[in-house]
Amino acid sequence: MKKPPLRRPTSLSPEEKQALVAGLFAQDPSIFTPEPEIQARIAQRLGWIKAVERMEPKLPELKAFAEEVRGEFEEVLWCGMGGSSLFPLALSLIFGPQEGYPRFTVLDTNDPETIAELEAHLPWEKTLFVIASKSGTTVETLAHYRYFWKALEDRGLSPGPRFVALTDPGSPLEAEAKEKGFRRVFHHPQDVGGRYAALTEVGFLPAALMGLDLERALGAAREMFEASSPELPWEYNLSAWLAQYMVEHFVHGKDKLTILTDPLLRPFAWWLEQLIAESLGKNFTGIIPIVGEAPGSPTVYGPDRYFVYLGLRGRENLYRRLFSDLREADFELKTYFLEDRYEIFAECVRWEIAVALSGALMGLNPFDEPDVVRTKQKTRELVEKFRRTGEFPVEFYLDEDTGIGFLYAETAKVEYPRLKALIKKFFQEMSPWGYLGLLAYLPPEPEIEEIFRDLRTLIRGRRQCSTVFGFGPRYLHSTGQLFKGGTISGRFIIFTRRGRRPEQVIPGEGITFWDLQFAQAYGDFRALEEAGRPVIHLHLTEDYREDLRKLYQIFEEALRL
Ligand SMILES: O=P(O)(O)OC[C@H]1O[C@](O)(CO)[C@@H](O)[C@@H]1O
Repeated sequence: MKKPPLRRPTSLSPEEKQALVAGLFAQDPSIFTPEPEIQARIAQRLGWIKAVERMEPKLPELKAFAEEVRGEFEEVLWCGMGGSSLFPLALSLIFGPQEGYPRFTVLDTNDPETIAELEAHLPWEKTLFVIASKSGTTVETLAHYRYFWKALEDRGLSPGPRFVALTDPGSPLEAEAKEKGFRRVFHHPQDVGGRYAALTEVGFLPAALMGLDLERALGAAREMFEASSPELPWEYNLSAWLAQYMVEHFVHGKDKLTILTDPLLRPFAWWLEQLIAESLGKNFTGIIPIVGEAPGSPTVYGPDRYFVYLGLRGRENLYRRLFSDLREADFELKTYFLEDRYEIFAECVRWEIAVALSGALMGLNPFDEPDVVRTKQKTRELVEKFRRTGEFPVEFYLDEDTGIGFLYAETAKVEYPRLKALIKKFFQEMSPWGYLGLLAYLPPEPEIEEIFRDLRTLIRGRRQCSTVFGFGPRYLHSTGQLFKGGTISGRFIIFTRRGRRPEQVIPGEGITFWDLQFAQAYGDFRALEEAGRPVIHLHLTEDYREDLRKLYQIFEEALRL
């Protein structure tokens, strides 16, 4: 198989650079690979480049639907994973509730506590459930659909008029939605992959339901397409210029693209993280997006870092001091100031084009996610075993001081299984150019994220390494590809906790949400191990918040020299 070479933008002629952008806009897959088979697959993934032209005529229909349901419902519960949820989540958190429109909540977890809280607070009669899955086969999303469908039936309410699907034409979900009488089925464009779908129905249906100004959003996207057009010289092309920034640093061994944001824009970076990690983290190489770390002084950053800041006009002073310190310490930093929040629609365009061009330059296919399947396979096997035997084939060592269970892979071996010794050794072997991933199968709440942010700051400060964080199973549909398929410099700690809720049975599956969550966590542990990544699994008690505080102390001690 012919592997496309890595090309430096600065070594390409102006004509070659123009041809690259023109090829992308003409949906020509040969800019990515000489292999006809891969070209054929990529040709099915380039529809997003026409997003604005395609979306424009559809806006009236989306608005009419939003008008139809807004009086009837108080809440929209959007169920989806990865590309089917991260942009809706960013929109809902960045714009917040709009007067006269239903509350908008995104569910992209199978965490038992989160599900129980939702159940306790949902206005059942007045909730519209949107089941969003391009493939129509994603296990968490189907579990949500089946669970809430039954929950409505149990309450004597008719589910059909309260359910909407967003899925590829002809998907298994579409067939079921039609058979069961969903209120409506919206189509995901077949030739657009999930992480490039922000400017399709995946972004505009939630925007309509939230009551956002769709023309303004589309207008912002249109302007960025124009500012990225093949007619412009490469140097003045806003998206190509970003691709050059990413690829040139990568060539120089700087593979940690550190994304800092105004706190008001933070959720947008979660979408960006998936776009970069799933597109450019494969074939044992790639660009590693570092998202959600607390900004630090230049001394905590290694030479493998470079930076992008996404800010808002009018708030330029927020990190001004930090920026001048970083630049003085010779770190590269690009700042983008959005005129207003609607410009995140423009940023989607800039980054989608920049990432696609980066893939073409780096000789990677930015539209597949070949390593995601590893965990899915292992999860399936574990669930099947659990169904047969009623238990998971795993035994944790117990740390008697804390009650925390722990496991380590062959790739992170210690001689004596003691928690403190394990953590110490794990950190000792951490190189400054590597990165540490903390992967938490816990409720995706800001407070928990904050606890992990403190842990990241501690580890980064002591080891000068980069840190990433992800809530499970969200990260499996985002950065999970990079962790298993990208550079081998990552080390990982997976966190689960006791707390099975026997009443939360997923209809037709014979397992609870906790079982599914645990199978995914342990499945990923095995998949990371198989991919040769050092990984530890910590199984916390039900009082996991307290355990995390104890772990801070243990980490702190382990990190002392
Ligand atoms: O929209 P779907 O088909 O449910 O997929 C959700 C997500 O799962 C992934 O395929 C990874 O498992 C992502 O690439 C995708 O965005």
